[in-house]
Amino acid sequence: MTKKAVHFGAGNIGRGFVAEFLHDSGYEVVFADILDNIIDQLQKSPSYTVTEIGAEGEKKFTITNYRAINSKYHEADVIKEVSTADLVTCAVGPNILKFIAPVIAKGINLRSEGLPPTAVIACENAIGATDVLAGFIKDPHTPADRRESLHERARFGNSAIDRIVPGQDPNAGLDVKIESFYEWVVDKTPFHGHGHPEIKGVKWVDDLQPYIERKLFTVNTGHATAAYHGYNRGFKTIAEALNDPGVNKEVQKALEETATLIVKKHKIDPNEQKAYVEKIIKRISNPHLEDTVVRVGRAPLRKLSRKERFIGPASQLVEYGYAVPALLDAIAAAFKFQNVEGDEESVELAEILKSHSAEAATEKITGLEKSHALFEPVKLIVEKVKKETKPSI
Ligand SMILES: NC(=O)C1=CN([C@@H]2O[C@H](COP(=O)(O)OP(=O)(O)OC[C@H]3O[C@@H](n4cnc5c(N)ncnc54)[C@H](O)[C@@H]3O)[C@@H](O)[C@H]2O)C=CC1
Ligand SMILES: O=P(O)(O)OC[C@H]1O[C@](O)(CO)[C@@H](O)[C@@H]1O
Repeated sequence: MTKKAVHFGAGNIGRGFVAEFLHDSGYEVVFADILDNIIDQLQKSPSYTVTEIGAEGEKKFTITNYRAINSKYHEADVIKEVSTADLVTCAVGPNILKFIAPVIAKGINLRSEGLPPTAVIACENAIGATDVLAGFIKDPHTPADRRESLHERARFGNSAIDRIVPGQDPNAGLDVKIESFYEWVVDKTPFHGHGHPEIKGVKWVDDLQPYIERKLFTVNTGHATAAYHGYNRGFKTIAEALNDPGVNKEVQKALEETATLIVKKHKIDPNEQKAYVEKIIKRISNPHLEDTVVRVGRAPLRKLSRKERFIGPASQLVEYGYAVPALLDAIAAAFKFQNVEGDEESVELAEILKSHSAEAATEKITGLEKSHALFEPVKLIVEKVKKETKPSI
């Protein structure tokens, strides 16, 4: 019997990465999204093409065997699909998890007793994204008397997902261009007893923490460092920014700092981490991806938050007693990513910096405790950025 996956978020990662893997593993994919345009196209077209771009050239894959539901208008249909799904995935952005949780919760709650638990895997760039989603699903969206037995109806696995899917050509329709490299690692421990879902290409592990931290604090720290320094120096694409010796050096230095943490905390061989860093810099420099600094820098408030790619590693390094000058430079550059067209968080960032003292803004944006050794250096950065970006009268 065909297996069914319900996937929330038919965007770049959803159509380009998750659906490709699920299709290849024999799943029928039911997309749920709120964008009329994407859903209409998915409903009208029986296939689309994913083009993988690698050093060896391009490879094309045809994706079929999907359906699509507009979750804005047809919530009940999505709930019904979730209730019989073998797998529920999402790639909507970490801030959207709370909005899709009620629908997933209702679907899980409707699940027939004879069915094995559905597997829920959030594919977002965030530590513990599936836990966050599970938290919203459980409380308040599962009836109190059904919470204890939730694991009989659903199992929740955290994941680390790595693949660059840049902004797409607006005339490309459903087709997606992505890099050929991929890494999708999922915690297999929640699936004990029933077995994890079979998804070709996924690496199942007993301890996800080293994978997600290594990924977020290398790929995403490096990428975002290039984006923010590149943006402040007037570059349009990441490849252009990394071609600039100044930006390139900032990225190398920031990744040397995070490598210290990864090696020390997760006991990873320093040479292995060095090779990983080199590979990442090569990947993000790929000019064929035409990835923009604005896409990679998007959502600066999320990226400057407590557990994320800058404050996360910098705070831990400072706790170990290390200095983090390059990460602080990257943090300063991120604070200057203000009022960028199409990016709501960059507007909110500017407003917070305007309406709050440096101390209050540091606390609100980074979530750092005032007693933390990183708080003061970040506050000084915020003070400086506030002065530099103060509107002249
Ligand atoms: N693009 C990339 O290279 C990578 C992205 N990621 C992560 O994947 C996630 C998605 O990123 P992208 O695909 O690039 O973003 P995207 O913006 O292309 O796709 C997000 C999709 O979610 C949909 N969405 C928003 N609210 C929704 C709701 N309430 N219900 C259903 N769908 C909703 C949007 O309409 C959009 O189609 C993010 O967490 C990102 O950090 C992870 C690795 C790589
Ligand atoms: O929304 P975010 O966190 O910027 O997600 C996209 C990021 O993930 C990556 O694909 C890395 O896997 C980078 O392209 C990009 O920096």
